[in-house]
Amino acid sequence: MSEANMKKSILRAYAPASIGNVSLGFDLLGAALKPIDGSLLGDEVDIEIAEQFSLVVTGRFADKLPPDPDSNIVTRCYQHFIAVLEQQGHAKSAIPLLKMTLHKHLPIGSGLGSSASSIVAALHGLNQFFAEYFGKIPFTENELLLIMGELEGQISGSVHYDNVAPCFLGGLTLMAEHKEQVALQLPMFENWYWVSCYSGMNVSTAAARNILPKQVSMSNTIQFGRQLAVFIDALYRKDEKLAAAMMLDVIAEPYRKSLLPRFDESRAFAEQHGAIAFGISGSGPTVFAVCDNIENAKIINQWLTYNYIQNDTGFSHICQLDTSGASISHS
Ligand SMILES: Nc1ncnc2c1ncn2[C@@H]1O[C@H](COP(=O)(O)OP(=O)(O)OP(=O)(O)O)[C@@H](O)[C@H]1O
Ligand SMILES: N[C@@H](CCO)C(=O)O
Repeated sequence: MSEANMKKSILRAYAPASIGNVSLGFDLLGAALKPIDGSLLGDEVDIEIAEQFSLVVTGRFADKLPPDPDSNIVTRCYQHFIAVLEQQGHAKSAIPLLKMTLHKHLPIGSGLGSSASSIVAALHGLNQFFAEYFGKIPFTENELLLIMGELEGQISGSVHYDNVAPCFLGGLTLMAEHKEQVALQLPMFENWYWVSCYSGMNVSTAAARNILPKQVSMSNTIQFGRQLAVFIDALYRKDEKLAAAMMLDVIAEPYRKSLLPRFDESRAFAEQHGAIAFGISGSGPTVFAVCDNIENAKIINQWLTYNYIQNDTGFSHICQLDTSGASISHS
């Protein structure tokens, strides 16, 4: 696109909410979400050329973020991205200044990968913007994922890719954490519905990591390894029953559920009403129930809406996996 045309247009990047861990894969599995009613469940970042850098934050959860733009992870994404462009040999004077607008749709500390959604929308948007501006994509998908993990690490206190990878790539992802292949996309059952309910409370990821023991017992280590291996095999063999039976969390849920009022009751209701799996999304408080038919999903969604949500900011959606991941549009 010519510079004159770029000056007139706004690029928008969207990045969906995600479930980290997916119960059985602590820090290693993640899934991107898309509500089946078409509602938006993810952050958006707009990028346009400007006289100077600025970040504007709007949207339902904008006022829950620090007011200082420099504390916003989107500003840090911009600064990091520009620094790497300069290291790659782009002259500072040849890099245009940008106005970025974050539409903060995801609640903070929700377990829906809120910071990951902002990071992915910002970095995917910047990569696409500069690809159009320079006529060459600055970073490959894998290089960009490495940067996303680094930025997520700055926020949560440890580098884990189980939100940024599904959010960026879409679908269900397994972390390989190899420098040339950070994440792998896995097959998924198209008939699975993921009822995802946010209670409205805030759970800090760093705090929810700190309550976990630093050592895991031998029996839990063996169960963790067995479940993950059998689950992946069952996905490839399309064995829904065995895959669902492996979706148990022996690492985090036993400790974290004490932070989540009505967790055991919610799991019991979901299991009695046909859920084939139930767990904490990321570090909570969002919980998810997997159903293999829409009728059960509707019953569980309604119960969670009335019983798990604790205040006006909570919500519940029947989702399927967002197989597209982050996306770009222009206006
Ligand atoms: N754009 C942003 N989106 C979300 N959090 C941000 C953003 N910019 C800065 N932050 C700060 O980062 C921290 C995010 O904390 P935390 O990792 O617990 O939340 P989260 O990413 O929303 O969690 P979750 O993955 O459970 O949704 C908060 O202190 C928040 O103020
Ligand atoms: N795997 C991370 C995800 C945080 O959303 C955790 O459970 O701490």
